[in-house]
Amino acid sequence: MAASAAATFTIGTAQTGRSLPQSNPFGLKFNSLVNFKTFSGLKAMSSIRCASELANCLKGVDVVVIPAGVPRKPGMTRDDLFNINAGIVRDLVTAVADNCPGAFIHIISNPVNSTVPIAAEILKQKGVYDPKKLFGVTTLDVVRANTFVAQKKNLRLIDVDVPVVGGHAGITILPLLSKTRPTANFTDEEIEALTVRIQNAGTEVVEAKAGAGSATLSMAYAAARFVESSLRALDGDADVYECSFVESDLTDLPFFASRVKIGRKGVEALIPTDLQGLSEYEQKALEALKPELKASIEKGIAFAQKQTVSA
Ligand SMILES: NC(=O)C1=CN([C@@H]2O[C@H](COP(=O)(O)OP(=O)(O)OC[C@H]3O[C@@H](n4cnc5c(N)ncnc54)[C@H](O)[C@@H]3O)[C@@H](O)[C@H]2O)C=CC1
Ligand SMILES: O=C([O-])CC(=O)C(=O)O
Repeated sequence: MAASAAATFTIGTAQTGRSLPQSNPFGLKFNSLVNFKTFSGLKAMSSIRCASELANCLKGVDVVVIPAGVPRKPGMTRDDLFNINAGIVRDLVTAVADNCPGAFIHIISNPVNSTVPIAAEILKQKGVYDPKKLFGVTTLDVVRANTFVAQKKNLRLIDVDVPVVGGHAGITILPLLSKTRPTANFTDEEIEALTVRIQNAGTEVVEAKAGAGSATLSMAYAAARFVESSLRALDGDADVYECSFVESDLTDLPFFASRVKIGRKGVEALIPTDLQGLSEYEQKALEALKPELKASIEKGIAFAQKQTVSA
């Protein structure tokens, strides 16, 4: 890594309050003093039980990943997690604002469509909001889209790239199959079936696990990919592109998932070209997702604006 930046990041789950139900909390801390490819240290923390431990864990961190919270059970929507996870994200982001305000923040906890706006509002209240450094992790949607398309079209998975835009719940997840690389032709039936499967893949896993949680392991893979991309960007790699749910002006919504270029300072550019020349199917789906995504964003903002956060 360039001399200017020591890459330190935490990944895992932070327990922020004594009254919380404790279920196997863990955290990892990596320190790379020179180059993230050669970590100089790895520290595992068995649990973080109080604010001072959380503060110590976050000091000097460049990338914070927040996967904390409850997962869905069959029959639930991601929005059904709002009441519990909104407060968890609020508290963790408050700690990030206090201890490592310049860090990239990766939000995994659902509902991402609301938890990212919550994080933004908390950071604003703390006076440290940098929209370029707040990311909703939607990488798993891309991983799924790539996988299902590769299977369908007998392509090598490593070659396939399908941008997924919008948000991270149901119809707000919009795979842009017309933008698949390498170019692939789909029938109308294939487009419908693939789109619905990608949108419902999280629910598919929740139902298969029958109450034992959601897509924990594939999410870990997706999170690792997004962290690695962030570290490459922090390391000065000028060719880092990922889809992510970020503050955006690509549509009339304040947050929107799209492909973004990530650099040392966070989002360097939103990539508008994926949204140009959409198929009729995609254009309709884009318009259809906007009311739901808007409501989820507004719900998150309203929640955060009701909180009193000490400056
Ligand atoms: N963005 C995405 O693509 C995905 C998001 N998720 C979301 O990630 C979250 C976690 O899912 P899983 O890892 O499958 O669940 P899990 O139950 O395996 O892990 C959740 C962790 O959060 C911790 N936790 C619970 N309450 C906490 C609190 N108050 N403060 C701090 N930590 C707390 C638990 O101790 C546990 O270690 C869920 O909200 C889930 O919906 C899951 C998969 C994909
Ligand atoms: O579906 C869920 O609850 C977890 C999630 O976000 C996903 O797997 O995409």
